[in-house]
Amino acid sequence: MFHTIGRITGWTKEYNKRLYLGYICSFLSSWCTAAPIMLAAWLLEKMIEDSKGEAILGRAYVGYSIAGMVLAIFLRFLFTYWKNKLQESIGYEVAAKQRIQIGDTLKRVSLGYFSEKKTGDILAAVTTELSTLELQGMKMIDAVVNGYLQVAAIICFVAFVSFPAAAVCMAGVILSAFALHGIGKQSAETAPVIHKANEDLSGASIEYIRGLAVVKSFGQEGASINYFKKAAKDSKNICIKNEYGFVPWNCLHLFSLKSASVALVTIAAWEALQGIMGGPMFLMICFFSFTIFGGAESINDAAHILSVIDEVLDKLEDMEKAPFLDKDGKEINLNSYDIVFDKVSFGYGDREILHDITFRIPEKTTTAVIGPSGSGKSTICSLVARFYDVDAGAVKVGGHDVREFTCDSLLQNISMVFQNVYLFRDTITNNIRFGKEDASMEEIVEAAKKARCHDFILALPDGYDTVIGEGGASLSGGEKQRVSIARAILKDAPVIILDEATASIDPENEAQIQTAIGELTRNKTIIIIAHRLATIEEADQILVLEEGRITQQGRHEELVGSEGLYRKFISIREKAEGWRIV
Ligand SMILES: Nc1ncnc2c1ncn2[C@@H]1O[C@H](COP(=O)(O)OP(=O)(O)OP(=O)(O)O)[C@@H](O)[C@H]1O
Repeated sequence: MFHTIGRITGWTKEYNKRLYLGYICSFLSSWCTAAPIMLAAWLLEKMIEDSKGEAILGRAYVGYSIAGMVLAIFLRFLFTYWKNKLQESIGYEVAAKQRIQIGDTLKRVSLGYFSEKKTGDILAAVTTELSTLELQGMKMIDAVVNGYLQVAAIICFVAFVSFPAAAVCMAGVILSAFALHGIGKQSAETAPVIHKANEDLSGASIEYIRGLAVVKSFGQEGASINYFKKAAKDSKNICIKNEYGFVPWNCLHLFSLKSASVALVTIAAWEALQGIMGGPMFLMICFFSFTIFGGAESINDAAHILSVIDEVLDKLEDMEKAPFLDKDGKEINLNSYDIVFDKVSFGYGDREILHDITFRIPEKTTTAVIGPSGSGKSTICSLVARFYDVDAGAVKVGGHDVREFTCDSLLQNISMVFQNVYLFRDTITNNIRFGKEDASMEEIVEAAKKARCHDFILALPDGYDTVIGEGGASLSGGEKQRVSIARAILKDAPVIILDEATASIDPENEAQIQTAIGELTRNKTIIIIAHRLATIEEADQILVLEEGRITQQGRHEELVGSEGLYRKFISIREKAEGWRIV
């Protein structure tokens, strides 16, 4: 438990001054809670002595005592207010920072990381796990540290009056600490299981929601929801089983504290009967017996939750340690933008996809990559943008190995336009501005006009301020693609990677997209996964990819005359597009 508190304070390092000042306020607040009872007992004692004629109780004494009580009550609220003000927001501040840091980390890792770590795991880390830390972390530290400080403050008061009574309180606290140790140990064993169940539930939820359209179209609601229901059920069962395991430890914890309260009153009563302790002090101890362990009683929850947080911290630290692709990268300003693949081999995991590939794309030329599905076309594009690192050979842009750059410095030279466009749940303006953070409204409209999306944007309810659904759900496929082209036009990167649409887009939309692409690609170095005959025929160079190898390379006129996949491919495309070889 204290180990986890140490880890959390390690995370909140820059806020620890506030944390420790908060503890001091908490301790002082506990003293101020006990002081009025102590003063009342002292006053009562003096009044009894006065009534017996053993001492004279002056009015000033009464006045000072009552003033002291009022002051203590006032100070108690003041210290509690300061404590809350100092400590309450720390969890939120640390979690917010951490989320941003994880976001930065994810931007710099290889895309392979996301295959190993399910999206559900990452989502759980950024949402539920950081929320546990943000909402519970500080509260639990508060419960433990302030709970014990409160007990310590009152034990100090009790020790003034009776040492044996204070000793029995200490014994109760020590015995309860054994129970807390048991709770912590059990939590440490069960936390990973619960954690896994939560991750599975997050993963199942994401898959269920993402796959809803497919599920509905195949009428398979039953099968899909079963996986989600099973994950929800498993999570519930594990949590209930886990809670039952804590019952004996919780009981032992409460039993030791309640027994200590009873023992405290018993010892005080015995001392009062023996004449060692006066009646008022006995009354004071009776009052203390109700409140003394109040703060410590809730520590059992803290012991449990802190173990869960320990596991959360493991996960977050693990995520922070994700290897950066560009940890040795430099900011490089390029003078030329040719692309070279030099004996590149690459595979996802152990399965090699590209085998010893070599080609060069001269600056400001267009290279069309064609080949059967699964031959590795998209993989080539991913390697140019360094979404993954090659296993052998080198990919170079402007004469520099892509491994020499920081990710940001490399990607500022590259724009990518995919078939499956992702737009953010934000205004159209901000989605286009994503290409250039400081773009003015005029520049955005200019880019939208070039990308042939200005007219449809103006027809939307709020024009450029229309907020589009997550992933661009409220726009058609063609509209989404044109917005993504506007974004790329605005970025004005010298290297363009394009995945030409294969999906059946209506001729008008296709014509608009082609015009938009024409605007985007003027005077750029272009690598295009091509499907349209016109694109392929106009390309300066065509790479024919078969099973991860380049089997043909050249211009259309050179390739179409020789036997090979290219000829077959062209003839199929011609049939599909209703054209004939000339
Ligand atoms: N992230 C990934 N993890 C593992 N294997 C992958 C991954 N991405 C692609 N592959 C595999 O690598 C091979 C090449 O994929 P790639 O997407 O590059 O082919 P492609 O030629 O672009 O195909 P298509 O024309 O169908 O888009 C395929 O067999 C695919 O299953």
